[in-house]
Amino acid sequence: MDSTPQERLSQIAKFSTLHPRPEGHKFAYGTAGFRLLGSLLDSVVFRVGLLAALRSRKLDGETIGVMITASHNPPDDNGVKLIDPQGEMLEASWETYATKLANAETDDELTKDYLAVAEALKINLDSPANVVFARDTRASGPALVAALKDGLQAVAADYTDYRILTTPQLHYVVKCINTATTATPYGKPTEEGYYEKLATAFQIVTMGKPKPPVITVDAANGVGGPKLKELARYIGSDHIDINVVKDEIDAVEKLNHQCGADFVKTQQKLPLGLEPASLELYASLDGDADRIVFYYVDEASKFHLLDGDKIASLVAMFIRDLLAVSGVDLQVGIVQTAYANGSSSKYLTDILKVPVTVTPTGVKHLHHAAQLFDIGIYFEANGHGTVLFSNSAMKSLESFEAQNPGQQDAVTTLLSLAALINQTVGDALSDLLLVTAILSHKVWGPDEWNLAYTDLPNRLVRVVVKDRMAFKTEDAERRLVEPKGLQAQIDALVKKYKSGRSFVRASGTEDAVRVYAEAATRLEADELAVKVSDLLKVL
Ligand SMILES: CC(=O)N[C@H]1[C@@H](OP(=O)(O)O)O[C@H](CO)[C@@H](O)[C@@H]1O
Ligand SMILES: [Mg+2]
Repeated sequence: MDSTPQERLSQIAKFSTLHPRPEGHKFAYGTAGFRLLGSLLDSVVFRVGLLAALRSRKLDGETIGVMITASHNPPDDNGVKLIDPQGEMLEASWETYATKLANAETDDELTKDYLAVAEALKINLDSPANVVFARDTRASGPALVAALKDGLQAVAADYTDYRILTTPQLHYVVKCINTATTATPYGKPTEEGYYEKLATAFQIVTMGKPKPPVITVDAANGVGGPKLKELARYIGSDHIDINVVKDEIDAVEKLNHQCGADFVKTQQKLPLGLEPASLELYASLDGDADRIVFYYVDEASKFHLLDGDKIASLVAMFIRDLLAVSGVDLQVGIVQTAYANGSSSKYLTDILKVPVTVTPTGVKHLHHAAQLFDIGIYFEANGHGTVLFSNSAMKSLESFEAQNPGQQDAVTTLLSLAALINQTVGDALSDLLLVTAILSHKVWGPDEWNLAYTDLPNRLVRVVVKDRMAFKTEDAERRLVEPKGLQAQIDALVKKYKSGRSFVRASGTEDAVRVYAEAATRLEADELAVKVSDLLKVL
């Protein structure tokens, strides 16, 4: 580089004046990165560019990902989050730096804060920085990409624009790039590489098995629609029949509108306008295709949701059985949050006899807890999740000497599952293939899958309070420590209901608290939710 450090710093201020910080807004890097109205994000995304370069420089030039998306939020929102080198979420300690840079009041303050981070972390600003990025289909995306590029140029980072991808596809690409020259490369760092890897793995997992049930997928009018169609093309219609609906990505106002995984899970009903055939399999993705829920209607037209808990249970059963057949000694574990339906936790513990860990809400907590098992399965009830095979589990499987064809088959299936499942983050497309592959093995339709256990009726309520920060929890968010006395009141209510359970916690993504309640009947679950919510009104 032939510019002086001083010149380079003035570059930041020069570019930053093109991306002024809107007045009166406090930005915070939370569970889902920065997420708010797309029209307010320009300066934030520019500054994320600076931070991504710092992060890459700190990690000896490893490639960092930046995803521009607001997932299941309304069309006018947008968001941005960073992806660490192994395709994981940004390391938590860096969230503070992200927040700091985003809130710098002036261009000079921004430069100062940027230098302060570099100095505190001993980052050599002359070293290489590599960043890749992509966006979802939102209208505000292209302008935010331009802001990001300015940020990267301001600090001379090398970058590659992957254009429109699902969030999990970008996580995949990041991991591929950073493992390319290692002993265990993750795959080809391209969109095609992603399709090829998943399609091949799916064909191997389902080899010799009947075709899975036909599936109709509501793509929430988001990025998942075209990507799923492409994936289905790679797999071939000899192997799977996927019918994609709600895939109008150009009708930007329809994104997540009365459809998609979040709508179906929270409303516990079908996407608007979908007319389901009885006992056929349906699924809904969210706006960036990292979540999926399944569902069907029975002969009496009753709607049945097969959510993240049902997915985790199906996968746990399948992997546990394969391990038993193979004779490979590996420990499977499940990670859930407090939102997991009580019946699912009981089924996993009492019937499948697999250990269940409960963590606070937010994928990063689940992901880290799942890494502690040989094979860790984690799903949030809302349908975000994946399965992690540890390095040592992979080695055990790869080196296992099967004694008979049955064992060999089971080991081959387990190894192909590890390729089929996105190991970086919950991935709706990969999870869809995983579930359908298992149904193909079992020769099951959705109703057989649903038989494992019956969900306890439950209700999730959002309550706006004066100060959500006053709500402090313990025991993986299942109990309130503050406001003092409230937990005792909740306990007293819960005791009155058969199979009752309820908890209250502050949302990490919205300015509200959430009340969850479940009980033996629909009426009781609703009543418990209302009564617990009423306790908050007097605060
Ligand atoms: C009850 C619920 O679904 N909460 C969601 C929601 O978090 P809150 O902290 O509850 O706002 O958004 C998170 C990020 O998408 C997701 O991880 C989590 O599961
Ligand atoms: Mg999402």
